[in-house]
Amino acid sequence: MSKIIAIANQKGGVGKTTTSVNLGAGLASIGKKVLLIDIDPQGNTTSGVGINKADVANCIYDVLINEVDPKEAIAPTDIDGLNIIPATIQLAGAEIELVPTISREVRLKKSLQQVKHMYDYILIDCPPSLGILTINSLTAADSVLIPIQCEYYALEGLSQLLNTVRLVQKHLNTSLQIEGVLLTMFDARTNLGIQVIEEVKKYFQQKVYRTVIPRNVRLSEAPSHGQSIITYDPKSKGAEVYLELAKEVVSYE
Ligand SMILES: Nc1ncnc2c1ncn2[C@@H]1O[C@H](COP(=O)(O)OP(=O)(O)OP(=O)(O)O)[C@@H](O)[C@H]1O
Repeated sequence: MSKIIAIANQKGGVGKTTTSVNLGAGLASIGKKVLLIDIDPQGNTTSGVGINKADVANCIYDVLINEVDPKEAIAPTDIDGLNIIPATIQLAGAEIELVPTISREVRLKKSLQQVKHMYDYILIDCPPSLGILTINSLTAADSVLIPIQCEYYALEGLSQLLNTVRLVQKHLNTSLQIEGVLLTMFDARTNLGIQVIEEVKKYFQQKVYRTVIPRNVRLSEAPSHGQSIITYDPKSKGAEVYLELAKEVVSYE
């Protein structure tokens, strides 16, 4: 079975990229074939798996705008079973370039249909917006994984995301599901984190993953070394929890 999961939350800095890279690496390390799609113009997932953006021949921009075969844009990473379609800053123009095109919301869906059979999981790292790139991702996906940072304004803006999910379900992709809600950057030293967890569980109930991602300095260091936490520091708490999350995601197959 093959599944496409969009990792989305229009709020910035909640752990979308950290989760894409490390859940991807975790799934690959338990034997799954994984393709990461970096559809965020910041390209942090791309550099986070050690790819130098200056060396990228074909990126997700070429797939979306120039109709390059997605197979021509797939690059390997240093983790067995983990590939990526990278993003470069070129993608920043795509929001505008896609507007006048026909079927602009289904570009990614059409491309991913050509490679879906090659992977167990395709994880799409969405940008922090609800623009056409996120709409393409939600339209292409079977489900959406929502990272929520354990902080004071955690639920702020989520109704906008859920409205967008409903609109996509109604007009573009009736089978889009909520895959799960992931609590990130939990800090056990304050009560706030626990309050946020209770609030998010009240709202999303059984959709909240048992695995909670704590704040872990090794997780924030790994991207500057172009590595996932699984390779950067396999003994760290960060590696342990992302592996646990990978197993939890697989358990819902
Ligand atoms: N569990 C964690 N512990 C410590 N630092 C973390 C953790 N998760 C993420 N970070 C750090 O927080 C910052 C934001 O994380 P990340 O880039 O994954 O968020 P994002 O939602 O993808 O951001 P954007 O909205 O800009 O795309 C990064 O510097 C990352 O290294």
